[in-house]
Amino acid sequence: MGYRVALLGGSYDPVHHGHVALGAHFAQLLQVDQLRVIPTGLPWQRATLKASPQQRAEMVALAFAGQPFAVAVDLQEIERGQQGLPTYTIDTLRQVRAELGPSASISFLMGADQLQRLDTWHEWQALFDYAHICVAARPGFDLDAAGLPPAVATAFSSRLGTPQQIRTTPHGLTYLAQDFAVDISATQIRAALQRGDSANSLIPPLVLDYIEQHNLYKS
Ligand SMILES: Nc1ncnc2c1ncn2[C@@H]1O[C@H](COP(=O)(O)OP(=O)(O)OP(=O)(O)O)[C@@H](O)[C@H]1O
Ligand SMILES: O=C(O)c1ccc[n+]([C@@H]2O[C@H](COP(=O)([O-])O)[C@@H](O)[C@H]2O)c1
Repeated sequence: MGYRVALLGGSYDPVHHGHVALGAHFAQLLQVDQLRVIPTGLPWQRATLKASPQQRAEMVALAFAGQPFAVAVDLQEIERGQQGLPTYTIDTLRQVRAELGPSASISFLMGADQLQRLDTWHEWQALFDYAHICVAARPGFDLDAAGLPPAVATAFSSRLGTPQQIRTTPHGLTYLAQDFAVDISATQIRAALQRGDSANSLIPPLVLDYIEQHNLYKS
């Protein structure tokens, strides 16, 4: 059996229970050898982030510590950002594919909000040449025919695979975890912390400590 990796890219401003649940869900479903969490460097579709790249990477490491599967924090997008290069997932997939070789099973994970916008991603149709795309449902983001751009709906539905097929092939399939329902967002957490409200139930305790120690998200 070849090497299996799941990639979980995100801005993580800050990382929260939804991210950990998403990574854990697919790590278990796909029985991965490694979950690789990849904080964005210069996410070109977003306004400025509040925490620095280093802080976001440190929070991610704290959030995923102690999971019952192997986790690595991959800094390649932050490093490209330091060279002024925007964060394109296709670049990341090309780099991971070059590293792991043609037979590794590589799955890129995302929530339903990003699937709805997949056709805006840089070279989005080429993503399937390097990875499987595994999506988790998310409250508030409908994935029925009306919720997806037609080109994304076609690409996604024509490639549907089973977890077993995804585990044993290198790339090109899709999967939807329909039963996933975690109603947490980083936007909601930033707003709560700015108001001075508690975000205790939304963030891993070590991340909450980090946010307090570094005085983040107060303004
Ligand atoms: N509650 C959730 N359920 C499913 N997927 C999620 C959830 N939260 C985040 N994700 C997914 O995790 C990845 C990284 O998300 P990101 O860091 O942007 O968090 P976010 O909560 O969406 O942030 P923001 O509110 O700032 O947009 C994305 O693919 C996103 O769809
Ligand atoms: O490649 C792109 O053009 C692209 C456009 C938007 C988002 N992404 C990736 O999608 C992941 C989630 O992004 P976000 O903004 O929800 O944190 C993260 O890894 C981003 O780099 C990628």
